[in-house]
Amino acid sequence: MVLVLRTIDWDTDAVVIIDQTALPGRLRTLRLDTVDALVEAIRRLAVRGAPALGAAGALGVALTAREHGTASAEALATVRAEADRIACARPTAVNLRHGVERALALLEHGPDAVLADALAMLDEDERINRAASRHAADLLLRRCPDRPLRVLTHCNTGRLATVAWGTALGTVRHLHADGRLDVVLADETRPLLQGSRLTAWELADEGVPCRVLPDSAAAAAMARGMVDCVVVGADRVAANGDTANKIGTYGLAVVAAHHDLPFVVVATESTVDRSLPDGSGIVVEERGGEEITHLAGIPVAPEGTAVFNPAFDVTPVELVTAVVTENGVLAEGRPRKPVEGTRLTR
Ligand SMILES: CSC[C@H]1O[C@H](OP(=O)(O)O)[C@H](O)[C@@H]1O
Repeated sequence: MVLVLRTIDWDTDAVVIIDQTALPGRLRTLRLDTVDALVEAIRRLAVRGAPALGAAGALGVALTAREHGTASAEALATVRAEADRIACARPTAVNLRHGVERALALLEHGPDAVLADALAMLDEDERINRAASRHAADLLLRRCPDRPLRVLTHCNTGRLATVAWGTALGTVRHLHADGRLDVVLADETRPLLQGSRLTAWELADEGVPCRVLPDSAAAAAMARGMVDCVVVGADRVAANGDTANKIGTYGLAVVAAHHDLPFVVVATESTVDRSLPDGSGIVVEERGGEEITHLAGIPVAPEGTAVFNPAFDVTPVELVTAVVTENGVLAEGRPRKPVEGTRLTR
């Protein structure tokens, strides 16, 4: 049984994280007591996942506020500059900037107030995730009432992507506890393999049935009738429900629509960016080519190979059955197709 640690926490003037780059082989924590160390951990995905990044943003501001104080204009300017470095560490998950801005709003009340609110954010994250994933599980049980579900997932959306419990993978946890989960089909999720390294690790620890598949096999799995629904997370949801999520999500949505399978996005309200009317304004992070040309440090492409490595894509709401948050269904985009002639629909 794995010791259940929070993905991210606070301990005596340092942010403490599970180092997700070491999983599944080694469960180790990192103490991050400088903004430089926190920014570097965010950029190399030692800590990752939208809600976990929101917590990292808030705790990062607490860290710099305690280092520099908030009693002078000069100190406040330094804290705000350090906070902006944290907010800019990764551009797509809106939670990171939301967490930073929530903490900055409390600077006038002093460093202790900033930290107290960040710690409260940690506590409320699990409640929010459990609520959002419960709504999603109930929606799926209404859509697929007749048997335990075979759920296809993408990337990692469990407790490692949040402070605890998870969003899309939290939905799987609810279904499993309800006795309504058959198996999780977890996309390995290249290039950083969050599915095979992290999702499979989380599920193995809890005895949840899981099969890992290449991302390129997901369409065939749906075509072969191996999948009842697709459940994914989100990094930024526009006001109309368009959703930015791990690269490959858009393709899953297209294939799920083709096979008339429920495609559900599970997010938190802190992931919704209502300043964006639709997904066209979402900035998609482009990452380094070495993630494509190397695997565990071993070249898998000729030296100097050009690459295209967007970390996310944007799924239009028209392809989404429902975007679900802790408040319920935020947006619905794809009604169930009627039975057409001899074509079976689920
Ligand atoms: C519950 S948010 C998880 C979300 O974040 C992941 O991206 P990354 O691993 O790059 O932080 C992925 O898009 C997941 O769906």
